[in-house]
Amino acid sequence: MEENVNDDPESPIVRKSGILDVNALREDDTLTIREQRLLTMTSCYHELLEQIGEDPKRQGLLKTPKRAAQAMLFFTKGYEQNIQDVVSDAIFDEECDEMVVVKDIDIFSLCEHHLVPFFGKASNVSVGYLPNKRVIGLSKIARIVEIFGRRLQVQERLTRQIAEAIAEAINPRGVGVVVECVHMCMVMRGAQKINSKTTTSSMLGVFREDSKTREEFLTLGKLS
Ligand SMILES: Nc1nc2c(ncn2[C@@H]2O[C@H](COP(=O)(O)OP(=O)(O)OP(=O)(O)O)[C@@H](O)[C@H]2O)c(=O)[nH]1
Ligand SMILES: [Zn+2]
Repeated sequence: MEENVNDDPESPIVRKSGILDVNALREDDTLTIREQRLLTMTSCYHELLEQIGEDPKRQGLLKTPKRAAQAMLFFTKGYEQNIQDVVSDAIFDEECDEMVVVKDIDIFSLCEHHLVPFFGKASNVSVGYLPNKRVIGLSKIARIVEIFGRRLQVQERLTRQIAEAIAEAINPRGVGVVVECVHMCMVMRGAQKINSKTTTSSMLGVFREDSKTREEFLTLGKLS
C-alpha cells in the first residue's frame, strides 16, 4: 500500500501546507528524514518549474512541487524496501518439483538515464522457477518485481535482480524472468519510436543450462 509521507496532522509539513517557506517552521519542529527529503525535493521541483519558464505561484501550480515530490518518492519507494522483510514469512517447505510460473505482472519503473518511465503495456513480466523443496508465496513474486521496479533502473538490471532475488530466497533449481517494456525515453523524445518494445530475460540454474526447461518456461510464460 502507498505510504503517505505526510499523513501526520502534527507534521510541520502539514501545518505549513505550502511547505516551500522553510521559515514557517517553528523552532522546536523536528523533521523526520522523510519529511526532510520531501521538503528538499519540493523546493527542487519549485526551482524546476521556474527554470522551464512557469510561474509556481499561479493557482494550478501552487501544490505541484509538493505533489511531484510525493510522486517521485513513490516512484522510488523500492529503495526503502528489502527482500527479506517482504518474503520471509512466505517461504514454505513443499515437495513440489514442477515448474511454477506467474505471468502478466504489471511493472512500472524509471529509466535511470532520463528519469522518465518505462513500463509494460498490459501483461509484461513472466517469472518462473523449479522448486527445490521450497516454494514462495505467489504474491511475493509480484512484490519482488515492485521492489526493484520502484527504483531508477535499466531494464536488463531490473530483470536480473528479480531472478537473483528469487534464487536467493528459495534456492530453486532454476529461475527464469522475461520482461517486456515500453521506454518513454524512446517514445516521447529521442528516437521517438512509439511502437518500440524491449524484451529482456534472465535465466539461472537449469533454466540456463537445459534448453527443454527454458522452452517449457517460455511456453508457459508466453507474453499474451
Ligand atoms: N540498455 C538500456 N538502455 C537504456 C535503457 N533505458 C534507456 N536506455 C538508453 O540509454 C541510452 C542513453 O544514451 P545517450 O546517448 O547517453 O543519451 P541520449 O542522447 O539521450 O540518447 P537518445 O535516447 O538516443 O536521444 C539511450 O540509448 C537510451 O535508449 C535500458 O533500460 N537499458
Ligand atoms: Zn531513458
